This record gives sequence, structure tokens and C-alpha cells, in this order.
Amino acid sequence: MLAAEQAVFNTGTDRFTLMQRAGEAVAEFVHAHWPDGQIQVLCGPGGNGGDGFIAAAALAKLWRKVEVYSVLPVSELTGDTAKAASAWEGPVHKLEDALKSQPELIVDALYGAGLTRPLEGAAAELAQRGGRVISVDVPSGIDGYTGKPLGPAFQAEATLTFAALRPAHVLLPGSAFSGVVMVADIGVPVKTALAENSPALWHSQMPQPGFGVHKYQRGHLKVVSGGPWNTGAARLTAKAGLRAGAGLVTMLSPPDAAGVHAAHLTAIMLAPFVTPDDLAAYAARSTAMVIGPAAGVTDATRANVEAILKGPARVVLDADALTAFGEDPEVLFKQLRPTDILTPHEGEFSRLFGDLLATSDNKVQATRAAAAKAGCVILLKGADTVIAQPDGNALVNTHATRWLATAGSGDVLAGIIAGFMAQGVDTFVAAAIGCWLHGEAGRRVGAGLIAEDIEMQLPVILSALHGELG
Ligand SMILES: NC(=O)C1=CN([C@@H]2O[C@H](COP(=O)(O)OP(=O)(O)OC[C@H]3O[C@@H](n4cnc5c(N)ncnc54)[C@H](OP(=O)(O)O)[C@@H]3O)[C@@H](O)[C@H]2O)[C@@H](O)CC1
Ligand SMILES: Nc1ncnc2c1ncn2[C@@H]1O[C@H](COP(=O)(O)OP(=O)(O)O)[C@@H](O)[C@H]1O
Ligand SMILES: [K+]
Repeated sequence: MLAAEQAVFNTGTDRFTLMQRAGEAVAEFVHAHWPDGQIQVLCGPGGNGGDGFIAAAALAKLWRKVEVYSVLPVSELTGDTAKAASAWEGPVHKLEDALKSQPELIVDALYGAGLTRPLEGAAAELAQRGGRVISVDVPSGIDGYTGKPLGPAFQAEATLTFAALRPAHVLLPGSAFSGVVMVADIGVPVKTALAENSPALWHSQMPQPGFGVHKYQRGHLKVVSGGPWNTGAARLTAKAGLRAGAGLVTMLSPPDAAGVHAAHLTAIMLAPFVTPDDLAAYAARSTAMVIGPAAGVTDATRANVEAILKGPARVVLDADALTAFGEDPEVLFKQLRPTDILTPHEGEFSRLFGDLLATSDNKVQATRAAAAKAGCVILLKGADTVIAQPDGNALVNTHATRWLATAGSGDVLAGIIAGFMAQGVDTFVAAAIGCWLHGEAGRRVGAGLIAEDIEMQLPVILSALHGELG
């Protein structure tokens, strides 16, 4: 972002011009979505406040009833903010006076990218007052880079930011404080690599089986099962992969677990494996594989992973397949390809990447660094899930529900992703599709959800996404 802004400044566009565009965009946004009511514009001492003064002036031109409250007296404002304040012709009240009335709408232009410490005094009280708040750039009180509140913070109904999303708009808890986020184009061309997951990003890349398609053209997914006492997780994965559209799914089972699977599986095929070489042979004839759900944290799992990674199939490594390399993650990283994916939760992530999450500025940076280190796609699960590629391309999925925090839910996610990979979808895209579908399914079920319910929701969601396909 900073580099992009510098590039614009290098073309001769000054910062005040960008501030004017930003402030005018705020006014347009507010007026279009909240066409009635009296507005309090709260202005800070820096660039965010400058946007606020410009917005106030533009709203007044639209005959809106506007009152302006400022952290600093106008005489103490400097630079572009002082210039912006001169665009506002009405009175400028002290910030604390804003507490004396409850307006119909509040424009929070106190602090944005420059927030360095917790809100105090009137700003902190205003943050806690409630009301309908539209925040400029970032809700004041939230660190735009980490998404964390530094102290009291405004709870916005909507946030208008400029040029590109900031981490705070997509990472929790910042995304929850931001409300609906809109990005205004102010002429800063950002080659953004951060996005919020939504069907608009990948709808056109969903596999569309042609009229005369046969099952072998829809990919063959193979899922590695744990032993006889640990078969359920792999079944959740396999069923989800089949629902996601893989043409065939085979459960690869140790012989002593085959009877348990046989009693449960119908559309899913069953085949035995004993040695890593057996798995390598299966991998040679499949388009995608999953290993990890209840596979066991053992040397055998390590050897099985290594055998599979030698073959052409793209691989989803989850759960025990990750933990099995906890003592020597570099061994795993050396064998991963950019088309493979690791799907850790935070515990598994720390087993492979140590304190990377704790020492990174935010979860997006941590996941990006992990992807670069491992050399493959990483999906870091949680209430906000981050998906990143080794080149830094990343997105955040908040389309989920707390009811997904239940045993086996991650196994289902691995299966959905693998189901799309089996159909030839790019790994990063498959992860984005899988994560969104998983979240949507969870939202549709809601309270009482168990992992088995997730795949049952997929036909109706997929049919809606495919629309006209009969
Ligand atoms: N860059 C661009 O091209 C564009 C940027 N734009 C806009 O500019 C915004 C960034 O502007 P900015 O950098 O001036 O920071 P901003 O958030 O206004 O705050 C800085 C001031 O606040 C102060 N301060 C900080 N925390 C505080 C606290 N808790 N309590 C009290 N004071 C506190 C801090 O003081 P200091 O910490 O230095 O003592 C400093 O005086 C950005 O979010 C966007 O809205 C648009 O115009 C489009 C083009
Ligand atoms: N509070 C939450 N809000 C939204 N999604 C959640 C929440 N907690 C967990 N999830 C999602 O549920 C899944 C849980 O996966 P995981 O922890 O691997 O479970 P399991 O190991 O039991 O399969 C992940 O996709 C995660 O993102
Ligand atoms: K703000």
C-alpha cells in the first residue's frame, strides 16, 4: 500500500488530492446509503480527520444537516488536515461536545492508519456511546494492521476504506468492528494480494461438468484411513470429497480396518494398503489425495506421507500428517510442491512453524510466511481462516459460524477441498471454494451442528451456485 501510494505521489498527485477524493468518497457513500438524518462528523488530528472535514463539506453541499467535532482546535491543525478543515465553512465544535447529543448518524474520522495508542478521553467515551457509525478507513481504536483493538473502539455499521482492504477489515476481531466494508477507488492502483473470500472470487472457476461427462473425467480422490479404532475421520473426509464433485472416491484402508469401513461405505470404494509402497502405487493413479485425519502420529504416517508426495497426485495434508512431522518439519517442507496444501489449526500450525503466529504482525503475515517456508498452500483454520500461497497471495474467510467448532468439522473441510482438487481446480482456489462452502453449510445448519451435517448441505448450496445447470 505504501509503495503504491508513493508511486502515485511520484506521478505528481499530491496527498491532499487523495484526501479530497477520499473525503468525497465518504460523503457519496454516506449519502447513498443513509439518505436521511442529521450527521455528526468526528475529526481527528491527522489524515483521517482530513478526510472527515472534506466529507463534512461535501455532505453539506448535498443539503445534509452536518455538525463537525474536532480533537484539535482548527488553529492547531497542520498540513493537509488544516487545508481540508478550511473546506468546511461551518462551526467546528470541541470533540467532547459531541457527547451532548445523540445524532442519527456518526461519521468516525478520528483515527485511521496512524493510530498508535488506545483512544482516551472523549474519543474513548464516544467509541462506547453506541449509535449508527460509519467509519472512515478503519474503526477508530482498531489497529488497521493487526485487526486488534488497542482499547475502546468504535463499532461501525459500515466502513469505507480506500484503494484496498487492510488486514483489520478481514481479520477478527477487526472485521467484526468494521461492519460492512466497502473499498473506494481514489486513484491508488494497488496490486492487492489480500482479499475476503466470496463466490465472486472463484465462481467462474468452479468445475462445470459438461453434458456428456463421465465419472472418470471428474477426478479420482483417494483418502488414507487410520486403523480400526480410528476410521470415522477419514470417512467424513471421503464423503465430503464425493459431495464436492470428485467422480470417484476410494478409501485406502489398513486391512484390519476394512471391515469397519465396509459396514459404512456405499458409494465410496474401498481398497487395502499395508506399506508406503502400496500408497505410492495408488497415488500414481489418482488426481488428489488426503492423508492425516486420524491417521495416527506415527513413523508409519510419516513414511506414508513421503511415499504419497513422490507421486503426481496433489495432496491435502491435515491433522496427524502434520503433527507427525512436528519434530522435523524441514523434512516435510523439502518434499512439498506448490500444488499441495497443509490445513492446520493453530495448534498444528505451531507444531510445524513454532512461534511464527505469535511473532508475526497478524495472522495473514504468519500464514504467508508459513506458505513461503513450506513451499505450498497453507490454510490456517479458526474463526477467521487464512489461505496463503508461497508468493504471498492470500485471502481471509470469515464466512463461517462458531457452530463449526465441533469434532470432525476440519476433516470435512479437508475432504471438500480435495474433492475440488481432484476435479482439477487450482489448489488455492479449491481451498477458497471449500472454505466458503464449509462456512455456508455451517451457517445453514447452525446450532446443533455435527460434522456429518456439513456434507448433507452441499447439494443445495452447490445447486444454487451452479444455477442453470440441470
Ligand atoms: N496515505 C494516504 O495516501 C491517504 C490517507 N488517507 C487518510 O489518512 C489516514 C492516515 O492519516 P495519518 O497517517 O495522519 O493517521 P491518522 O489515523 O489520521 O492519525 C494520526 C494522528 O493521530 C494521532 N494519534 C494516533 N493515535 C492516537 C490516539 N489514540 N489518541 C490521540 N491521538 C492519536 C497521531 O499523533 P502521534 O501518535 O503522532 O502523536 C497523529 O497526529 C488514513 O487512515 C486515511 O483516512 C486518505 O486521505 C487517502 C490518502
Ligand atoms: N469459532 C469458530 N468460528 C468459525 N469457524 C470455526 C470456529 N471454530 C472452528 N471453526 C472451523 O471449524 C473447523 C474445525 O477444524 P479442526 O479444528 O481441524 O477440527 P477437527 O480436528 O475436529 O476436524 C475449521 O474449518 C475452523 O475454521
Ligand atoms: K476512523
